[in-house]
Amino acid sequence: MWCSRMALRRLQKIAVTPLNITGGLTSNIQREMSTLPRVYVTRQIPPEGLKILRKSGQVQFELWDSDDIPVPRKELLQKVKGVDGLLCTLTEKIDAELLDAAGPNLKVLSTMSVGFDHLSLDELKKRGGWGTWRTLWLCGYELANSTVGILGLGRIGVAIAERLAPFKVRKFIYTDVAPRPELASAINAEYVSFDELAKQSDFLAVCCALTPETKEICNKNLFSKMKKTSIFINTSRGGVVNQEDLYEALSTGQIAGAGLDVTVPEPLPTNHPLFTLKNCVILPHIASASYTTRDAMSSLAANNLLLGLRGQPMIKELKL
Ligand SMILES: O=C(O)[C@H](O)CO
Repeated sequence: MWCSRMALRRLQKIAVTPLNITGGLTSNIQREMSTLPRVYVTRQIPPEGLKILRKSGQVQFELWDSDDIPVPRKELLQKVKGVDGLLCTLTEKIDAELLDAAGPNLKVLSTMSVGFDHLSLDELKKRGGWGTWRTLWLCGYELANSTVGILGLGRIGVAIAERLAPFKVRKFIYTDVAPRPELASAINAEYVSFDELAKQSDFLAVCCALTPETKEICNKNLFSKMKKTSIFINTSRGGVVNQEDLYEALSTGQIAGAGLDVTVPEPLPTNHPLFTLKNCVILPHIASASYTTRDAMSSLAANNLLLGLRGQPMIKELKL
């Protein structure tokens, strides 16, 4: 197999291969299928390749279901519209017209041939790099004038609010089992009900501990009350979120986006549906990953151990 890779703006990879490939589509979850990258296969390629695509669960694909007659150009130009990947053979001319027809979603081109004379390399290269600056490219929502909601107000929630305040947040709101005026006054946060938190928050940060009471507390009930423009942030524990409901909310546009530092399980398998979403950013549980913080955590744990052994009260002791 001979592969070449190029870092392109949209067309990110090109593979040239003398191996056989064929296409199809398999998934038992219709909902997931619709968000999987779309691939067009230009020929009824031999079964091994199709099997690989089917089994991968990574793509949904359509193919020109014949090996005797190559796909007519007109049909090809239609079929490539909006695809994320194209698997072609040496009979398809991959030129400017075809790349334009495919449009900006196209990221990967794989040809079932060792030769690449049917690929217009100049046209492929032209689509490299970042491309032009666009007016709405990578735009997000501003913290300025926003309402930030905190689910579970403790030291972490307060620390988050203190860091966000300079970005000119208009209002902090929070909910918890009961009002926590001493903490709330430090950040001028208003106590609201769970439903109001969902309704009013432009950014909703989950900062509660995972307990039997908070398990999957962030579910379709919460997401359905949030604004379409809201961002959901979880830095607490993955278990406080029903991830299927979150996927649904994100993929249907019920909420605008999510930033997750924690998931169930950790690490989240790379083929998890949440990874297919453009509006979900997932980190590997690194919210506390600074040398200073980890040193402080380590010192606190060591000091607590020694205090406990001496029979003295521990700092931040968890009351059982
Ligand atoms: O529980 C903690 O201390 C954090 O999740 C680690 O970052």
